[in-house]
Amino acid sequence: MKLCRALQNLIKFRSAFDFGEREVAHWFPGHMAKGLKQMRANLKNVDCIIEIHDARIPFSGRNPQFQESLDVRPHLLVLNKVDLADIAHKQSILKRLERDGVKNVIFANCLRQRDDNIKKIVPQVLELIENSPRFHRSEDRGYCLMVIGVPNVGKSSFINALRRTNLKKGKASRVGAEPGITKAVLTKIQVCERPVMHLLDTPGVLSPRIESVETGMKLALCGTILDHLVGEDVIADYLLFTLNRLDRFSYVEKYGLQEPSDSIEQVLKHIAIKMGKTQRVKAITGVGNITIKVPNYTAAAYDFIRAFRRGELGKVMLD
Ligand SMILES: Nc1nc2c(ncn2[C@@H]2O[C@H](COP(=O)(O)OP(=O)(O)OP(=O)(O)O)[C@@H](O)[C@H]2O)c(=O)[nH]1
Repeated sequence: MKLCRALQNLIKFRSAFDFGEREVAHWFPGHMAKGLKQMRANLKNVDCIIEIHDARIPFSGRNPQFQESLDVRPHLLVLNKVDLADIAHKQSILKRLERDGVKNVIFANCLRQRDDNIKKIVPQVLELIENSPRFHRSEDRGYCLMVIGVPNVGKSSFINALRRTNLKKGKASRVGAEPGITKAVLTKIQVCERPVMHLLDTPGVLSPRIESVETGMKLALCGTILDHLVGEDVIADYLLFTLNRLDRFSYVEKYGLQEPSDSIEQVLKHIAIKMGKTQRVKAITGVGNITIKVPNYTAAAYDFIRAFRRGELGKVMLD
């Protein structure tokens, strides 16, 4: 929903988000730090690295450490969840990535039954391998890929999409709505018959690079950090700030507000009422105890965040 300029001009939105004194160091579970070490140990059979990242944050949170350690292999960046991303400025995104040394980029929607860009993966990977010196591989074996990326960007969904497209096979990888689902030991999964192509699934989980609290917050919005580590209330507030900044006002209609608001409390109150998310609280008054209904702000914040992650509040570009 686009609001007319006159109305927008009347509403004063925050021009900056107050991140307070947040400490991002503990936002990642310890097992993720092991990822890179394990990846390096398995690298000798890998012909190409496929890095999956969220298309809504093409520049934030990608861990450049792997480039130093694994850079020797051809590299393809898949910007996934493109169905949730506003890529109106796709060309400038590609240019900036190229300046950063990322030349091979494909946008994808791994949940779509038939995604034309997923079909391009195998040919592009083959081209990249053909055009680069071969490493420790005998000619008779198939190709081996490694899929890496920060948590919850869709690595498992990508593997399933590749299998669906090239092998007409079903799921091989567990998909989870929470970051950090893929923790098991390394698995080799076939994704193509001609030529024979495998990929190593886990443990390609990189800890994201959080250079600032804002980057951390963007990663949290995209679901790459467990919500409770950051706090649903602050994620919801940052979401509201972001939607207003990007002129994405569909929340107004969805939750029955009269107009856009910069107050997270007010918005969550509407959400709680609209979604029936209220709590009974006992109140002690001068004339005895009474039970009153109050909005459940945490449940409302969850609803707001989930609606955003499902794409119900519009496509966004967070970077
Ligand atoms: N909208 C949308 N959602 C997606 C897409 N790809 C994956 N998802 C969703 O994103 C969530 C995470 O997907 P996974 O495939 O489990 O991600 P992962 O990177 O393997 O996760 P970890 O194992 O935690 O590292 C799931 O809820 C998927 O349904 C996509 O292209 N579009």
